[in-house]
Amino acid sequence: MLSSRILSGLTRIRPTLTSIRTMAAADGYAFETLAVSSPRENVYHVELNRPDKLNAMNKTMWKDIGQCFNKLGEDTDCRAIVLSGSGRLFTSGLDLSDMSGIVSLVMGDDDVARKCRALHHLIKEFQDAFSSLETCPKPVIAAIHNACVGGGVDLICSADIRYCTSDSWFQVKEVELGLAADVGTLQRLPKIIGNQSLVRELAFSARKMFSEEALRSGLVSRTFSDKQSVLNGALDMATTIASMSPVAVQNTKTTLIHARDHTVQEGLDYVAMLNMTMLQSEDLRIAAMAMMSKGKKPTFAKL
Ligand SMILES: CCC/C=C/C=C/C(=O)SCCNC(=O)CCNC(=O)[C@H](O)C(C)(C)COP(=O)(O)OP(=O)(O)OC[C@H]1O[C@@H](n2cnc3c(N)ncnc32)[C@H](O)[C@@H]1OP(=O)(O)O
Repeated sequence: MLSSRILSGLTRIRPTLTSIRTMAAADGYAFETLAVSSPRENVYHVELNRPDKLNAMNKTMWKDIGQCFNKLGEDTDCRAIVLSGSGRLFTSGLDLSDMSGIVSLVMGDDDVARKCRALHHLIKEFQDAFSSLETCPKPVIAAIHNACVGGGVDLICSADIRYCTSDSWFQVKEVELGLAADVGTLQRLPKIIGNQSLVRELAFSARKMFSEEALRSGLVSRTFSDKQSVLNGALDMATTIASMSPVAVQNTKTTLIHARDHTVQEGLDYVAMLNMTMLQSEDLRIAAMAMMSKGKKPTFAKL
């Protein structure tokens, strides 16, 4: 409860007026392999959009994902993002028909050091593309339906929240292709589900994990009956998030990611440094005023 002295101080500060623009179409988001729209205020929807190829991830899609999430991170109209797949399943993973670049690098007759340099560059590029969901300060909700294979698991592990349909299944399929997964699953999945035994079982055997187990293990936090319901559920959550202070939400995301990768004390030090600045934000006053005036929807400036 805020004391009356603090409250009267807050009320003396002039409220900021914010103009809110509802996006009908997401300008500047034209991608060959992604469909981007803004179905709700401050909420963007990114759809993997190669339904004829079961949303298999070709080189263009990797590049598009990186560019799209970097742009969303900078877009002050965007406060929360829903990621889904068009067509009959979320994604079938790496496009197996688009591996000529990798194959020619491996099979080419370049010197081994030069091949390694080129492969390292390529893998880092792919890693950065998926890490863009994590470096984007806006929360990303993955709405998964049916299959989420290989690179799909890497991708959703970079999201903040995962929902799926009851017919969903997940497969860390890389070992079956003679690969160690290298774009995030082996680093992030153990931290998401917190069960090394289960992660190793999935990653060594490439067995499918179905929605019920995904829910039980904590890979997803909610399941829905069908694709439309999971999309609606994700959009509703994104709308709720988008109604909060963007300062609070975005700093919460970066603080949680920092906390995942550091000790508790380092995390506390980090958030103390962050909040000595962020507590001075106008958003704190606006949120507190709205809460005190029961039912009044707060309006926050763009961030
Ligand atoms: C540095 C690199 C880092 C990245 C690493 C990533 C690694 C990975 O992602 S490993 C996993 C790769 N993916 C797969 O192995 C999945 C292969 N596909 C399937 O298992 C099945 O297609 C699937 C279970 C997803 C769906 O089965 P369904 O019976 O419903 O459909 P299909 O008849 O099999 O497929 C329909 C057409 O789509 C083509 N297709 C499916 N997946 C891929 C793919 N990953 N890449 C390219 N094309 C794919 C399939 O060939 C069919 O085509 P067509 O015969 O022309 O109709």
